[in-house]
Amino acid sequence: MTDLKPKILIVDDERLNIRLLYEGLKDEYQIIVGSTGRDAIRLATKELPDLVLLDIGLDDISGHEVCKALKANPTTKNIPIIFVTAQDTYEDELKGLELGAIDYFRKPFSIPLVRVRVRNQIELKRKTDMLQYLSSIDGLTGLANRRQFDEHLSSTVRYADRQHRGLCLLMIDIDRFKQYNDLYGHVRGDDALKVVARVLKKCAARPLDFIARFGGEEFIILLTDSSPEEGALVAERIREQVEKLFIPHEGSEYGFLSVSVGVANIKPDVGEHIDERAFVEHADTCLYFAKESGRNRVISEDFELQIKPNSKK
Ligand SMILES: Nc1nc2c(ncn2[C@@H]2O[C@H](COP(=O)(O)OP(=O)(O)OP(=O)(O)O)[C@@H](O)[C@H]2O)c(=O)[nH]1
Repeated sequence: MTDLKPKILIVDDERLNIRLLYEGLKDEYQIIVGSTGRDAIRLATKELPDLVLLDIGLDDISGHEVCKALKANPTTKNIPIIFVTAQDTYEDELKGLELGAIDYFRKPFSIPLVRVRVRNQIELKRKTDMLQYLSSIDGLTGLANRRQFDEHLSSTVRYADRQHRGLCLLMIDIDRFKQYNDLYGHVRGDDALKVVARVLKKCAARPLDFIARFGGEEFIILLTDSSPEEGALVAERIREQVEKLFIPHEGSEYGFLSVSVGVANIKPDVGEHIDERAFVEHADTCLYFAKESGRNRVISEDFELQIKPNSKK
């Protein structure tokens, strides 16, 4: 069974200190312990604790250096760090706080005080995590929002650039959605957006597939390590699955709800620098051509797909 208690990493080179903190906190938290600076960096990166209690005077790498390393790493930079130290000069405390630590415990510490301050920091972390989550999610569909997508695109493009990997970008837009809202109302319109989001999740379900609501009735999918053929196939599967829902749409030339999809590709081993804005623009241009050439179809920038929608009125 998974332990849902918040996780605290305690790093100290004195066993007695670890023991005192462990005994004082073990009832409310999962505790992981380490005794060196290397342990601190390794365990923080692997376990992603909710809080680190970090001794400053470690033998191999000082607590200050560990703090710097954790704050410089995007994966660990938001983990709160509290310094635990016998050093009690004003300069030490200032240095620790300037490096990004959130609090400072002096040895010998009072366990009741440690408990209260740890609880406060954990509570703050929970709220910050929740805010971060809410600011990255589209409330209607539960998909990533545009903001999260932009961040993901940036890091994925950098990865693909370094590793010469293929990427496909699918831009998906519901056809005649204004008319759909006008005919059936906004609540049904919202339902349609949720249904399309479910189709996208079903059709792009590999661990590295990233789906987001790009805005309004537009969605975007980034497929990592994928060829143009794979991108076009996923796009066509999406188009077909939405069509097969047979959701009535009297304002559409097909009689049912449909989507158009534009697909842009970055091919591996091309050796050119990838421009992420141009990548999105290419997908958007293909989507535009899909709309212009009749909707309910896929246009890929790399090859023509002969898709004949079969539900014409
Ligand atoms: N119900 C609902 N409608 C939305 C939402 N976001 C955007 N829309 C509507 O989506 C419609 C998009 O319309 P247009 O951009 O004109 O495009 P379209 O009618 O789909 O036409 P084509 O894209 O050319 O097929 C607008 O009427 C928006 O109000 C939403 O969250 N819920």
